[in-house]
Amino acid sequence: MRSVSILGSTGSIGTQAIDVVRRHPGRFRVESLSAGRDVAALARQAAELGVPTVAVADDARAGDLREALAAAGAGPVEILAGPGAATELAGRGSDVVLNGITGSVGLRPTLAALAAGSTLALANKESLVIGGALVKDAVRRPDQIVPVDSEHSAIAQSLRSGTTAEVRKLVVTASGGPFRGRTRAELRDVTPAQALRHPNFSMGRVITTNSATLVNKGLEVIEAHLLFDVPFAAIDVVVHPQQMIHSMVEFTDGSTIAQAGPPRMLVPIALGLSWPDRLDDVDVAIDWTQAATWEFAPLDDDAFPAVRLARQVGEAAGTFPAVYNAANEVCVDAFHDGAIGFTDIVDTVAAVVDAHAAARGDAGSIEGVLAADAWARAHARGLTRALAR
Ligand SMILES: NC(=O)C1=CN([C@@H]2O[C@H](COP(=O)(O)OP(=O)(O)OC[C@H]3O[C@@H](n4cnc5c(N)ncnc54)[C@H](OP(=O)(O)O)[C@@H]3O)[C@@H](O)[C@H]2O)C=CC1
Ligand SMILES: CC(=O)[C@@H](O)[C@H](O)COP(=O)(O)O
Ligand SMILES: [Mn+2]
Repeated sequence: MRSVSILGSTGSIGTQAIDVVRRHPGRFRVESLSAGRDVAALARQAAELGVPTVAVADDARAGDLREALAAAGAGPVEILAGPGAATELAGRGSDVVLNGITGSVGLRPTLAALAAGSTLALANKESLVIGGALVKDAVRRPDQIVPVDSEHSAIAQSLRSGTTAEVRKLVVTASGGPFRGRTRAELRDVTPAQALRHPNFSMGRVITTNSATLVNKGLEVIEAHLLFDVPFAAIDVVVHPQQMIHSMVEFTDGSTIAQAGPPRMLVPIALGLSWPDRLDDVDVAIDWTQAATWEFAPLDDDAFPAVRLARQVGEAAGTFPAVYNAANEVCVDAFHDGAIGFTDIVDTVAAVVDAHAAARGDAGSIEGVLAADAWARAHARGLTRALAR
């Protein structure tokens, strides 16, 4: 039985991970759960699964969490609270740490899980993207990071078909988001509510918005480069609105291996928890008896420049990916607050990245990466405030 720590247990990834655990009794023992603020949901999960330790990032909610645990009928539970609580749990050496936290705040837990020797089931792509070499240098053994992001899980599964030397390129699929097919002019006035209507997946607010701007795909191209050591020039993005193919690997003989399944996260999450083994009956398979049409199209980089910009920051490496991500996190909030428009998101990220060329930063330490993250946030806030006037 594997011991598991689930960080971000109340979110989209976290709740689905708990579904997987629930449906495979005897396979996993959940040692700890962590959330940002939602203590009611966290307490219900802890009571149901008999989890001995829980953590909440907002330390003002520790008292509410204690009451919620009692109300949910939980037994004795250790409570950790504060911004460092998830990192503390991640470093306790569970067999598997699932990082399902959103945003760059996931970096310290990612590094703590790797340092403790745990397998890191990684949904929090931001931590790998911003940490870059720092995260890769913390990896102690092959397969210590198991990607949960659906595209990267698909690539990891497809890579089982050949050797590293036989890989010619990775093909990352993209839904195109809710605004696929629109011109840049047609994107200017789209609303936050429209941006949150992802065509296939129910996900948290940040990643759903990132899917609409294609920043998610930009982060995923950098994530693929870091996970699989493939140069950016050999990572293609193709728009595939049905998202039945989750990504592909093209091999040197001209063969392409694709991983397919309905657009849901249960299989990538289950593989993250059980890698390299598959669990039984995790999801329903595609019904090949039904007629279906799957489309593929090139990405429109003029309407959606986020992937092109991500390739630039990925090639530049250092603290540039951290700046791209942090500026984007600020802009996503500003967009949802009504302060900036949709196309201002990526335009502002590009302006912050440009400004960073003069500042640069130290990507060799966590302090350096987080300083670049803080610098980018401050710079982006200045720009979004100016746009709001
Ligand atoms: N959802 C999906 O299908 C996919 C998600 N991902 C990635 O997985 C990650 C999570 O996404 P998703 O589940 O959609 O996001 P959600 O917004 O649904 O969930 C985020 C989780 O993180 C918790 N959290 C927020 N802030 C903190 C903090 N400071 N410290 C600790 N925990 C915190 C939240 O707690 P609370 O509920 O209390 O706020 C919640 O449990 C992201 O990196 C995303 O890009 C990747 C592929 C697919
Ligand atoms: C499910 C998942 O992995 C998300 O990252 C999803 O792929 C978003 O899809 P798009 O960013 O292509 O819209
Ligand atoms: Mn993805």
